[in-house]
Amino acid sequence: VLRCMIKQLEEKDVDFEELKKNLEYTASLLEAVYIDGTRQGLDAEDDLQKLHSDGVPTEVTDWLASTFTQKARRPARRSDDKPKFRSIVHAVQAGIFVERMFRRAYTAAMPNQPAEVVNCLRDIDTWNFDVFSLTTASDNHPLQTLFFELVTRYELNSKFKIPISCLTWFLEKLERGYAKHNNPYHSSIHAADVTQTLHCLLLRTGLVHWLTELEVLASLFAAAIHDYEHTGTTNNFLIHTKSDFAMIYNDRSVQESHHISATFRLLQEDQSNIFVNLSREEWMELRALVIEMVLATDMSSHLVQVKAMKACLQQTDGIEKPKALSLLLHTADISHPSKPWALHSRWTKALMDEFFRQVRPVEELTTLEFSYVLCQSLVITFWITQTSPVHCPLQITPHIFSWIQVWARAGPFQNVILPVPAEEKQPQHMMLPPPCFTVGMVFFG
Ligand SMILES: Nc1ncnc2c1ncn2[C@@H]1O[C@@H]2COP(=O)(O)O[C@H]2[C@H]1O
Ligand SMILES: [Zn+2]
Repeated sequence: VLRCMIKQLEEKDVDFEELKKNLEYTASLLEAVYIDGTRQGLDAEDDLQKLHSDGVPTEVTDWLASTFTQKARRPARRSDDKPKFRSIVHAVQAGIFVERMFRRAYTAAMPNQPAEVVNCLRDIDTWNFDVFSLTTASDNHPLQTLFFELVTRYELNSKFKIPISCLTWFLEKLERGYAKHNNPYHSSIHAADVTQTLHCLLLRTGLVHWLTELEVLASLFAAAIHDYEHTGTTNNFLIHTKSDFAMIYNDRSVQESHHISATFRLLQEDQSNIFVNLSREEWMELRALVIEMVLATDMSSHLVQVKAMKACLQQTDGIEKPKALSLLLHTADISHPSKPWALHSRWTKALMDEFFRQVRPVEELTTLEFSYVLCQSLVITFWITQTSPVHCPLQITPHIFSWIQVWARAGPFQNVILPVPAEEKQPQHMMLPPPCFTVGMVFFG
């Protein structure tokens, strides 16, 4: 464009309006290229940057960065790869064209939502959003419906050229993964709830304006997959029962590691790879963010996260985005106690139900497990009859049952407990084991 303008000036064949328009267009394009270049320069500002000035070859610093830091390796652009001006113009024009095409494809293929679903989705930006109503309205597909809605609302589908067929297939598989263990709590409803809550937090706090589109995509995606294929048991259960998952992930954030790993394996399949059109750099950035965010949903990192964020808020330095987003997802994950009572009590019942399912009924115990529980119950019974101020006839009362539960949990068979009598569904408060428990343990193992 510039060359053409010079030629026009040389030939004194100038249309003033056209010249002005062309100059404005060229200036805005150059500004965009300059900003992009500056951003890349700023990103690279770390300790390793110093090595560049010391004459260390780029390949070496790249290798050092990818091996000894958390930074993903960014393929270096060789000087002869520099894009030509015309190719930038073409790229921008082609980008706009393709984006429009994707938007049209989605509009054409958008399923006609039933009126009930449309009605539920009206509250999508609110804290009181009723995910259970959406589940009923969407014929048990809350996650598919909600994620699709958010991706199109944020226009992430056209921005990242997510093929609609891949998105539909991926969401179908995602929901099936959540249904794998038939969990009362860790279901696709929970995933939809956390995704909507995260969206609400991003929107209401204005955080969304602080983030890039890629970070918004990564955050919503992390929320949607954060409990994928959850087994309905705790990490401790998986560790103490020496499960396959515990062996694979070496007892570290076992469930969370599986949710991430299984999701990325799902994305490896061509028909469900919704990130097929992301550049390598975008994909690496998204993956790193998703991994960090989902790993931080492990409850064992709760205190560390809160402490780190408190310390961070007292400093004047900026907050690291991945840390802030991780805390945001963790907040959304445990947000139901702050929701309306009807929603919170439903979640609590579902969670209690899931916790109780983790235990096995007495008829399924192995002989060893049964003898262990029996020995413990004898010790407990002995202790209660000896210490009770009122003479207690030797019978198994609900109270003793709850003690048996608590004690069996404390032993090596942590999750093996006897069934609870009907009148006492919940365990009593934990109390410190009496001295004779220790004696009993010595005698009976
Ligand atoms: N109200 C609650 N009280 C106690 N634990 C909870 C409550 N809500 C959620 N959780 C637990 O917190 C965990 C957060 O991660 P998960 O969603 O994997 O599983 C969740 C539950 O095990
Ligand atoms: Zn969760």
